[in-house]
Amino acid sequence: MTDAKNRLTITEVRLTPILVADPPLLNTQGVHQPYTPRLIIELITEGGVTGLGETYGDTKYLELAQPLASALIGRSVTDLNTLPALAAEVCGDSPAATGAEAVDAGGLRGVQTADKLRLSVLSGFEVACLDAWGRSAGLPVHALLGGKVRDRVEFSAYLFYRWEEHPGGRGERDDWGAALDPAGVVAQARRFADTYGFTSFKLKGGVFAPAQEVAAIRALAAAFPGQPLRIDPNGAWSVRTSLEVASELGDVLEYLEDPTSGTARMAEVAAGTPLPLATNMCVTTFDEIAGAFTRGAVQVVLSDHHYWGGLRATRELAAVCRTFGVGLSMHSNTHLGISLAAMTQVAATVPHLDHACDSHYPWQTEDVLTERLTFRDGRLDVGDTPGLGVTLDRDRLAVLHRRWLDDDGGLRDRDDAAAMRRADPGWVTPALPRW
Ligand SMILES: O=C([O-])[C@@H](O)[C@@H](O)[C@H](O)[C@@H](O)C(=O)[O-]
Ligand SMILES: [Mg+2]
Repeated sequence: MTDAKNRLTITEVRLTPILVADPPLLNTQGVHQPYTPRLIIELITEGGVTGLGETYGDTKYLELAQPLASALIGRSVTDLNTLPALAAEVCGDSPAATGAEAVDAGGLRGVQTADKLRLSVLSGFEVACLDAWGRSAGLPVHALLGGKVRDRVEFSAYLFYRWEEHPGGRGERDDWGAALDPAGVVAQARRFADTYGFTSFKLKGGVFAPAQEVAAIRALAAAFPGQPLRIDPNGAWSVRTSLEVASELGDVLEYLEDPTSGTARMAEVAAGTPLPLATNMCVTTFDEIAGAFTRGAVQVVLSDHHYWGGLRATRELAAVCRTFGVGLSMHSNTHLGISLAAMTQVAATVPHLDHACDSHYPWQTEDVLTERLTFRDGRLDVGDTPGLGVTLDRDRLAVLHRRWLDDDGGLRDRDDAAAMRRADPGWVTPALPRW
C-alpha cells in the first residue's frame, strides 16, 4: 500500500447522538417534539483528517450505526462501493423494521424496511467518507461525484402550519408565532421570502380539512402571483379528495406532493389529472421504482440521500428518473448543516434537477457548525472548499449531546403523535386516507 493510500485509512469513528431544538410544526400525524434526534458521525483517517456525516438519530438508527462504525476501522474512505455489502453483513436487521409493510410512523417517509433503515445509516458514513476523502485530496465533494454542473442550488420555502409554542411551554421558543390560517401561512411565506429570497413555496398539508388548505394555497397564489406553489398532505387524502383538490388548484400548483398514500392510489389520481404528482412516500427505494413508473403513478421523485443510500445512490436515482422521463427534486426532513451541505453538493452535480429542493434548515435555530449555511436569493452557493466545506463546532456538539444524555428517553425517538397528545390526550395517529 502506498503512503497516499495509507493516509486515507480510517483509524477512528466517533458517533455523537444529539437532540436539536425543533419548533411545533404540524403535520397529519401530529406535531414535532421540542427536540429531535440526529446522529453526527466523525471519521478520522490515518492522515489526521476528519470527515463529517449526519443522519437520523433515533434509537433504531443508532443501533445499526455502532457495528458499522466498528467495521470501518482499517478500511479506506475510498471503499464506497463495498459499503452496502459491509453494512448488510455487520448491521443485521433492526428489530424496529418489521417487514416490508411496516410504515415509518414518525417520519412520513413511506414504508420502513430493514434495507431502508440500513441505507439511512450507511448514507451518513458515505458522506463522512466523501468529506474525509475530499479534505485529504483538496477537492470538494462535488468533484468526487464528477463535478458540479451549477454554481448555486435553489431551495423552496417550506411552510408549516404551526403553533406559537410547544404544549406546556416545553423546549425553546422561536419568534415565528403561530400560523393556523391562510393569513398566517402568507405571513410566514412573506418572512421566508424576505429573509432568504425563496421564490417557490411548499405548504405541509394534511393538518386541516382540505378546503381550509386549498384556501391557504389560494391566498399564497394571490400574494405571490405566478410563483411556484406545492402542497404535501403526506398521503392524507382519498383519491376523490385528491382529484377535487387537483382540479381546484391545478392553475397554481407546480405539482401535488403525495396527495394520497400508496402507488395504486397515486396512479389513480395521476390518471385523473394533468397536474404532475411528486412523492417522497411511495417511491423511496429502488425496489419501488418499477411498479410506480410503469403505472405512471408519479411524475417527480423527491430524492433524499439519507434513505436512498447516499450521494452516489442519489445520482443513480437521477439516471433512472431521466431514463423514464420522470422529474427529480429533493425531499427534506429535519436536518442540520452537515446534511444540508451534502444535499447541496450532490444537487450541484445532477444536470436534470427540475425543481427547487426542500429544506427544513431555516426552522432549525441550532446547528453543530461554526458557521451556518446562508441562503441568498433562495439559493446556496456551491463552493470549492475541500470536502463538504463545513466546520464542526465541538462546543455546540457537546451541548447538544449533553441534552441527549440528560433526556430520559422520551425525546430520543421522533414521535409526532406523542407530542400531539400533550395538547390533545385522546390523539391517535389518524388512519389514511383521513379526508
Ligand atoms: O417534518 C415534517 O413534519 C414532514 O412532514 C416530514 O416528516 C416529511 O418527511 C417531509 O417533509 C415530506 O415532504 O413529506
Ligand atoms: Mg413530502
